[in-house]
Amino acid sequence: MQIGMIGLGRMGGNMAQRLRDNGHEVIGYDHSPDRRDVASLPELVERLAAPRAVWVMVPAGEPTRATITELSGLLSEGDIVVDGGNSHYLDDRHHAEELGARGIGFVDVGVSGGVWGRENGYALMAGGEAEHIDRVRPIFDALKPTGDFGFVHAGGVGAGHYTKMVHNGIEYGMMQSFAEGYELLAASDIVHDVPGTFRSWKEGTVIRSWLLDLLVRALDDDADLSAIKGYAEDSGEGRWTVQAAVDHAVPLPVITAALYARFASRQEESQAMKVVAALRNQFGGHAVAKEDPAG
Ligand SMILES: O=C(O)[C@H](O)[C@@H](O)[C@H](O)[C@H](O)COP(=O)(O)O
Repeated sequence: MQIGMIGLGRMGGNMAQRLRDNGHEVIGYDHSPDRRDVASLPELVERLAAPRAVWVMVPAGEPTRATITELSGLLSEGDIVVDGGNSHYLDDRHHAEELGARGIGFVDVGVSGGVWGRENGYALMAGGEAEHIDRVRPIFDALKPTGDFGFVHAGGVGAGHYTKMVHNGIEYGMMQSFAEGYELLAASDIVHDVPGTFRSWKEGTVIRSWLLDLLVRALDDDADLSAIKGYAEDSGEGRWTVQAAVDHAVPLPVITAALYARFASRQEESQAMKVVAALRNQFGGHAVAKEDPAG
């Protein structure tokens, strides 16, 4: 089928390519002139045959909101918009209403697979009305991995991004768990082959997984990760997972700790630990490590 793809970066560009490889016609728009087929959203809409399908793959938040608002003024009744970015699930309801008021359908889709998706397929988590999902089913079928898994119609509008948010919360917890195990193995002088230990775990163990495979790959490149700083950003979904857990009063100790570990990784100096050191000194006379006055 024919689809418009807005956003041809690392995710959108690879997805467009996978769709083309599977025989679909993709007309792409991106801010960057060297990636795009059309120079503007009006031109994209003009090039698509009605009823149109447009996949939005731009950063979550304002860029997605602005794109969908512009599309709502350009598209017509019977067209459909898919938001495949990492949007907050509460934005989806607003987008469905904004587009629905003009008879335009909306589907939210969480997309997992990163830079490997083009080759391996993307896991897709969709939210919206069945009728809208069915309209873009051939696109989902081409993007997902071959076989029985990798696609779910999780529920109504917002369910796709809610599901992806929880997926990413789990991702945080699993990554942190491998990270802590790595540090503890490396801290001992009993284990002589830390990369080899992880490699051996790839088969047969309870913890074999794609994340483990990727860790082994990273350790193959750099056995003690000496070229990488212990600093980790976050894009939002981990925070939203923790916020949703508070809203639902669901205890999420592992995922919350994993998120906080990333915050801690960005601090050169911990104000909180200065307070702990100062208080130990105050009540117990315990020594404090002093800042170097020369800096
Ligand atoms: O399933 C995936 O493919 C990943 O979860 C991906 O969607 C994620 O957005 C970022 O690659 C990392 O997210 P953080 O910056 O929050 O770690």
